Amino acid sequence: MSTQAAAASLRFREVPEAHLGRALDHASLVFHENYEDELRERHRRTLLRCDRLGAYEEGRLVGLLAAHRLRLSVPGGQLPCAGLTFISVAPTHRRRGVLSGLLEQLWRHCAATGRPLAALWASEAAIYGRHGFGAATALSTVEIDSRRPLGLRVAPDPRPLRLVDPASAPALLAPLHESGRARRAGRPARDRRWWREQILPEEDEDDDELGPPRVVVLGDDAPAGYAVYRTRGGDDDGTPGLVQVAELEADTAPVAAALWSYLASIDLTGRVRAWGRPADDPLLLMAADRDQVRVTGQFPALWLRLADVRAALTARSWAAPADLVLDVRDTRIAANHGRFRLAVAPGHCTYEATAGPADLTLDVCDLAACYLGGTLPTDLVRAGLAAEHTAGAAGALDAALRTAYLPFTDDEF
Ligand SMILES: CC(=O)SCCNC(=O)CCNC(=O)[C@H](O)C(C)(C)COP(=O)(O)OP(=O)(O)OC[C@H]1O[C@@H](n2cnc3c(N)ncnc32)[C@H](O)[C@@H]1OP(=O)(O)O
Repeated sequence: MSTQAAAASLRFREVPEAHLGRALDHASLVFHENYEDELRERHRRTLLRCDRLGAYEEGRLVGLLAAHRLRLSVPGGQLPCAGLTFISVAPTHRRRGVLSGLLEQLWRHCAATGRPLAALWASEAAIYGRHGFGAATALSTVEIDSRRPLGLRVAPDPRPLRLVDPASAPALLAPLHESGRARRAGRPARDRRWWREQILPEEDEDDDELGPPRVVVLGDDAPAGYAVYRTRGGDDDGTPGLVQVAELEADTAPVAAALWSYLASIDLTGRVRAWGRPADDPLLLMAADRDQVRVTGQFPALWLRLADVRAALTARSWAAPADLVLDVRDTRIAANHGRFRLAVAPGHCTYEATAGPADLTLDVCDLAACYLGGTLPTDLVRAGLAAEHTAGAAGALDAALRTAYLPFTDDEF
């Protein structure tokens, strides 16, 4: 069947609550997973809370896309963001434009509901660039060899640490998490349900050998830092036990030093593994021995789409003034495509269509990669991905976009 014929037989519309069972059967087929009992119920609740778009052929669901209603931290604030998940096309209907059709609907939905951003975690990095998504945050996996005491160049905060009941963690940790969101762009706001289901579920979704979530805090009613982690005992063959860190937030370097020292000193374990840390995690600088604290992996985390470039750019804060004409290429959302004058002055930003000559040409996916401060336009020029028509234009945009901390996302959805 030709793409056109396939597209003509498809209907894109909201997936009603009555079709949630079908949606789960469909997703379980596409993701090769057996959704049973508790997991099925958890996914059902997730889908229920999301906006849902379906592709139907003769009444049968052949494509699905769900969107959490997120508030994503951006430099200087936060913006409504469609947090995409459950993107899935039936194996009988792949490569016929189903995903493209779903995303076309989504862009209309974002415009109608005032969501200038969409974001996702990609199953495969090759899928989303053509749809205007850019890798906007990157994570480093950090491992500590904890068979010997952790050597740090910073004295740990001496205040006592305590383990708290994960049920009390959302209320206790929320203020610290919020200040972390304000510091680093790319982080969704959490409500108590998100803490419970996404951050602190009883079982780890990827590794059933890991124990339940543990929460350690430093400080009393208003903690200065916390870590969420799970452990696994060692094997008979001598493989040491593991401390798997899900999240660590600290107000100061000594507080971070105290938390890392604690995690590295838990008896019957010999390795600490933090799967997703910011690329500029201060731990890497404070380690006395970089053979003991190693970056073992780096990967893109959040893929971001500027569904409404103007709304996104004018809502963020800027680090330096700029006056540039950007020639933005967007083959999917016509309103974003063309030449626009970006004028940034202290406390004020405008972005308006212009007929004037462009200073810089770039694709909307690369603008998205730069938006949170994680990629520099000069690096795009060096990579041959952006064209600088006026000398210094990319550098001026670098300076304006720059953020004090690199963006970061550790909420997987
Ligand atoms: C946020 C998340 O949920 S991530 C999870 C994504 N889902 C999965 O990985 C589940 C398994 N895969 C699928 O369900 C489907 O193959 C999808 C959703 C990845 C793609 O859906 P399709 O309907 O086949 O995509 P569609 O036909 O619209 O293709 C659009 C374009 O993307 C390309 N494309 C699609 N999938 C891939 C891929 N895996 N790798 C590279 N390119 C891809 C197509 O070739 C096409 O390119 P073109 O516009 O130049 O012709």
